[in-house]
Amino acid sequence: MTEPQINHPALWQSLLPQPNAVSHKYTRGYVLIQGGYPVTGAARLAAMAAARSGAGITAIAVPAIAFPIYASQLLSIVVKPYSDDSSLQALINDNRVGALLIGPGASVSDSTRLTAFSMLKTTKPVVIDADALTVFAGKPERLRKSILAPCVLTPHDGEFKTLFNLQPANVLEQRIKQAQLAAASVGCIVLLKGSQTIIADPDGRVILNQPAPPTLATAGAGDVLAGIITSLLAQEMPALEAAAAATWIHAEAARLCGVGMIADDLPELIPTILQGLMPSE
Ligand SMILES: NC(=O)C1=CN([C@@H]2O[C@H](COP(=O)(O)OP(=O)(O)OC[C@H]3O[C@@H](n4cnc5c(N)ncnc54)[C@H](O)[C@@H]3O)[C@@H](O)[C@H]2O)[C@@H](O)CC1
Ligand SMILES: Nc1ncnc2c1ncn2[C@@H]1O[C@H](COP(=O)(O)OP(=O)(O)O)[C@@H](O)[C@H]1O
Repeated sequence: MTEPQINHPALWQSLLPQPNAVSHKYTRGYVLIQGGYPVTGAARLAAMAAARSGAGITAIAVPAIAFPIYASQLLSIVVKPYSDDSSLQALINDNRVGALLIGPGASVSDSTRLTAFSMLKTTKPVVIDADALTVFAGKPERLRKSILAPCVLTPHDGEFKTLFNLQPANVLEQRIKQAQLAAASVGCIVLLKGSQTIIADPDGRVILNQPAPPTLATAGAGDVLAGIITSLLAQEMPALEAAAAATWIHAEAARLCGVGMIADDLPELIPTILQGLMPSE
């Protein structure tokens, strides 16, 4: 097993996307998020984080019944209602979409599993979070067979245990090994969340984030992280570097906010963190 690298901008800063004079919204990366119902806040947090992380277009595909809820609170985010499976498929298969996210508020259901499969089938980068991990409980091999392109799984301890049938250890060295084994077994990046988030690549490389502010232990913080990763993937960052950069940016935004932070605060702080990571003029 490879020794972990400590997460630091030196690992990925040169790969951060930057717009230029010929950029337009479609060239800056198109993120598509599947938005759930009745749990609608999670996908909206992810979408705001994706947009603030630089994607040119962030869209949420939502069941038609949930359209007014999403659309009434989002302006820059494009809300796309779907009425049946085929209209959802059309949104997922839009060839302008650069990266996809499923899981936040998606519900633990057959339809979430099928939508995850449809997203993976596109061979575009996919982030699988929350309920879209839980729907593969104890059967990560079902995911492995369908992963054809860069993919990032973002479990917290509860989701890791459910998906891999393995309780994450408290001892850091053991946790790192577990994340590496999980990544190798499923064939994609496993980002095991916690105070020290571990980002394991199936090729054995592993990046360890130094302890993040404990104020991140708040509902929705993981949704924001998933949105940042998806945005960087849509902007064509390689998956390991996108996951590491997103984890760094997320923790720095929390540090900047300080006490009393709620997940809603995080997307608004991403631009300040990104600005500090851009090359000086
Ligand atoms: N604003 C919103 O609408 C939010 C919606 N959310 C959605 O709510 C649904 C349920 O999400 P949950 O994360 O509560 O998942 P679950 O309720 O599926 O699982 C959480 C279970 O895992 C256990 N667990 C073990 N270690 C844990 C850890 N480190 N962090 C969290 N739980 C741990 C908990 O005890 C709990 O039993 C998902 O769809 C999620 O996306 C959440 O993301 C929070 C914010
Ligand atoms: N005690 C902690 N210290 C630092 N970071 C934490 C702590 N607890 C959770 N986090 C971070 O906060 C986020 C929580 O994500 P998650 O559990 O998925 O929340 P949610 O499902 O509510 O969005 C993750 O990025 C995780 O690494």
